Amino acid sequence: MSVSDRIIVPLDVATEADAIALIEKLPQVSFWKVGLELFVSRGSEILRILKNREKRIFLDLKFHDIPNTVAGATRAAATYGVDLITIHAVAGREALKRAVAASDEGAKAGGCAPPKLIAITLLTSLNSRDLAFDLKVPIELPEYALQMALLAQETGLHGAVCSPHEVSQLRQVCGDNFILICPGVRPKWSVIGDQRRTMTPGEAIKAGADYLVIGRPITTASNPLDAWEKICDELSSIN
Ligand SMILES: O=C(O)c1cc(=O)[nH]c(=O)n1[C@@H]1O[C@H](COP(=O)(O)O)[C@@H](O)[C@H]1O
Repeated sequence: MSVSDRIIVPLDVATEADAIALIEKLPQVSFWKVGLELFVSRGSEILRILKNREKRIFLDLKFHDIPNTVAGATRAAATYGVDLITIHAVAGREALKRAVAASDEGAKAGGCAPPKLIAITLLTSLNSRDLAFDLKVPIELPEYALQMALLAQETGLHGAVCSPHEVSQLRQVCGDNFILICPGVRPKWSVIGDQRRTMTPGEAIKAGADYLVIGRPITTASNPLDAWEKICDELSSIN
């Protein structure tokens, strides 16, 4: 896989027109993420647009509900023929297991390949303080992220989203076949914003990430294509 195929760019915009404008500004991007903002505002049409352009799709709706509802949502999402779907690990063992079965059913109904199911371990916008004081989770953050990834692996999911800070430990414990995706990635020249557990693209790949999700450093740059190429150059130089 080339370095550029390892960067997933989120379409964090509210309209199809804005999404298409971004896709056209960045023709080299092969993997796009459709998240809550665009899917809630515009529905599944954007998936068709991306498929027509032969792009890979990360449908990031972060399901977190009771098992029956997670299964239903996963079954429906799997009919679209997307590549990746996210579910919060904290939805629990039963919801994760039911999602795995439902994904195959949905893909069959849609006549497409099943997506890879990816667990959210702990959002990269949270730090140890948030985990301990607000969420009242009494274990260390890296251990918590690892336990969530292991729960996902045990229940048959294909990978996890984690911050670059946890990725090397998750890679070591979960093995090479478990897909690890890191948001919270910030080149040295970019603004950190609401992310908390960040690293540069090169550091995150060296630590063991398969894919990086990089949004605003590219999408809000005055020249998104330049920003994208700068990141690809940085990644090529570490290979
Ligand atoms: O699932 C995700 O993609 C995700 C998980 C997470 O823990 N943190 C996180 O930032 N994300 C997503 O990754 C993207 C990061 O965007 P930027 O912060 O603009 O680079 C956003 O679309 C988030 O929804």
